[in-house]
Amino acid sequence: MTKKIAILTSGGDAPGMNAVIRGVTRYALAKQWQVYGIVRGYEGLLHQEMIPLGRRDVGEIIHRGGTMLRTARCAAFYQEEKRREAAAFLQNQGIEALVVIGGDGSMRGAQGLSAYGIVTMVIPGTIDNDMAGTQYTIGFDTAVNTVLSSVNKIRDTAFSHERVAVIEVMGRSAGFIALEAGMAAGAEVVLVPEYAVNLEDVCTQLSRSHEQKKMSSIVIVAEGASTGNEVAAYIKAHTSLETNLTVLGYVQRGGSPSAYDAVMAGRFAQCAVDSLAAHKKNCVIGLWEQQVVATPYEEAQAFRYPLDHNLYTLVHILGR
Ligand SMILES: Nc1ncnc2c1ncn2[C@@H]1O[C@H](COP(=O)(O)OP(=O)(O)O)[C@@H](O)[C@H]1O
Ligand SMILES: O=P(O)(O)OC[C@H]1O[C@](O)(COP(=O)(O)O)[C@@H](O)[C@@H]1O
Ligand SMILES: [Mg+2]
Repeated sequence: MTKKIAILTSGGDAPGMNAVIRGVTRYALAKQWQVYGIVRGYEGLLHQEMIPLGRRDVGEIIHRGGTMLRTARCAAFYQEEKRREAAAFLQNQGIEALVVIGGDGSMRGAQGLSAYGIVTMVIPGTIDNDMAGTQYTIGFDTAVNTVLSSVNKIRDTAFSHERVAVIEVMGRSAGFIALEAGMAAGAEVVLVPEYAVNLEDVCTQLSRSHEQKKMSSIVIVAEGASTGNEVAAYIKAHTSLETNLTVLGYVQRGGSPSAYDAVMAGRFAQCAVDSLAAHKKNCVIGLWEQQVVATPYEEAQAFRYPLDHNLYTLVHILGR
C-alpha cells in the first residue's frame, strides 16, 4: 500500500530546514510514497493548507536558508481541541504520518498530536541545539559559523579602539551558540543561561586583564543569560573600560546551510523515512554518539545533551 505522508516546519526557522524538506520528499518518493507539504507549521495545519510535493518542487532549495514551507508559532495548538481538529483533518486526507521539522516546542506539539492517533516523526531543526534525544539540531553549525564571522569583524574594531565588545547572541534557554562561538572566537567572557551570571566577577576579570596589557576584550552574552544591554551598562558603570554593544539578532538564523548542516539534513531525513517504513512511530530523530537514531519521545526526555562544562571552564582560562 502506498504511504501518504505530510511534512511541516515549525518554530524558529533554521538553515538546513529546506535541505531536510528536500531529503524527506525525495527519499519518500523513491519508496513510491506520496508526499504533501503543510504550509506555515501548525497554524497552516489548523487552516488545512496542504500542497503536494514532487521531486521538482523541492529543487533549488538545498542551499537556501529559511523554509520554503514557511513556519509559524501557533498559540492555538496548545489547545487540545485544536490538536484533535488537526488530527481529524489529517485522517480525513488519508495522511498516514506527519514529519515535523522544528525544535523542542514543535516536538511537544507533535507528541500532543500523536495522542489522537497520528503517527509523527520529529526532525530537529533549530539553531539553539537545545533538544532532548539528540546531540545535534540542524542549523546549529551554520549559526555558530555566522556568529564567529561576525565576532571576528567586531574584534577588529574592539582591538583598534581598545574597547570591550559586548555581543548578544540568540539562545533563550540554552548557551550552546554562545559557548561554541565564544570558544572559536577566543572570547574573554561567555555568559550562558546554564550558569549563574556574576557581573561583578566579569568586571574584575576584564579590569585585571586590562591592567595586564590586554587592551580589548570580547564578551558574548546568550540572550537567556542576561541582555547585552544590561551587561554593557554594568561594565561601563563599574569599570573605566570603553564598552560597546552589538546585538546580532536575526543574521544568526539566516543564510545557506553549512556543509555539515546540509549533510546532516539528508541523514536525518533518511532516518525519519526509514523509521516510518519500519513502522516506528512518535520518535525524534537524533544524533547520539555519532549514530543517527530514532528515539520515542518519552525515552528521549532522558537524553538531554548538557552544555560542555569543560568547554565553559576552558574558554575562560584561555581568555585571560
Ligand atoms: N506543549 C505544547 N503543546 C502543543 N503544541 C506546542 C507545545 N509547545 C509548543 N507547541 C507548538 O510548537 C510551536 C513551536 O514551538 P516553539 O517553542 O516556538 O519553537 P521550537 O519548536 O523551535 O522550539 C508552538 O508555537 C506551538 O504551536
Ligand atoms: O524572534 P522569534 O522568531 O520569536 O524567536 C527568537 C528565538 O528563536 C530562536 O532563534 C530559536 O528558537 P526556537 O528553536 O525555540 O524556535 C531562539 O534562539 C530565539 O530566542
Ligand atoms: Mg525551541
